[in-house]
Amino acid sequence: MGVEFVKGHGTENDFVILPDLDGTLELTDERVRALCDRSRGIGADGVLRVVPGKLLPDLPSGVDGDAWFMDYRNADGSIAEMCGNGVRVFANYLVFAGLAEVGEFVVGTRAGDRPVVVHPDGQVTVQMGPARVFGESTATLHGREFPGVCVDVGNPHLVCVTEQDLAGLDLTTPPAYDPAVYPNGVNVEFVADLGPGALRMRVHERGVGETRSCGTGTVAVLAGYLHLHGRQSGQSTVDVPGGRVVITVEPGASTLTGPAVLVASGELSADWWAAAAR
Ligand SMILES: N[C@@H](CCC[C@H](N)C(=O)O)C(=O)O
Repeated sequence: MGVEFVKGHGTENDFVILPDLDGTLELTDERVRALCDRSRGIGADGVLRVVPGKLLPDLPSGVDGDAWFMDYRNADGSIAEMCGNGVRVFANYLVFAGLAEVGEFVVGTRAGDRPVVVHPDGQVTVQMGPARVFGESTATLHGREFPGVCVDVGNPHLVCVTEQDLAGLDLTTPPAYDPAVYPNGVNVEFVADLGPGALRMRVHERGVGETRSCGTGTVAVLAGYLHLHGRQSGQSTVDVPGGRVVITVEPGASTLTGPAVLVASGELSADWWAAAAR
């Protein structure tokens, strides 16, 4: 018997979704790396395992055990606390699979419960929780320093607003950062101000590399941008290489609205799955 999968993306940040309704799937780091490999696997920026919260041995405290839990992994096999594009795709999958209905429900994540609304047109709004600014730091890219704002959206971000043409940045190598500020690594966003209520970003993601979008990153970007302007609340579109999302930030809360697309479904061969464990 093979292993069922669905492939999806949110503004072209792409994921392999693995339904694990009885919590028995052995999702090793090696299998995550093989699945995400664009030559020998399906190809993706990350994996979303769909598991009932109550079946997770290490369910974070305060997370609803009766909700579906998004067990998110980066393409390199590492675990991250949260994935904003992933939650939208996960929510759409739950509706597609008949595990939830269009409208409002909760998704469990390592960063806490995330209420979502799946709209009839396939757009999804996620309550992303607080976007907490916790200081300022610097990213260094090919010898050039970019001052940035440190933002926690459940996972860590360094938001660098710059005058530099974003298209000219080479993000094939990871930006350097201060490990004393980010002992567990960081997602680094480079941001252009497009005028009132409009931002653009490119991102280098921890555990992945450059991706075409990062949902938590777009929330961090607006929180960091507002901080630099002495504000705590605002709304903005954020354009990413893979599309556009709409963000709101206020003290203690934020939302992310954007598309979520399911592309294909199928079955991994049992032989491939067995070999991928090694
Ligand atoms: N692409 C995601 C973020 C995924 C996790 C990130 N790479 C990390 O390690 O924190 C998003 O859409 O938020």
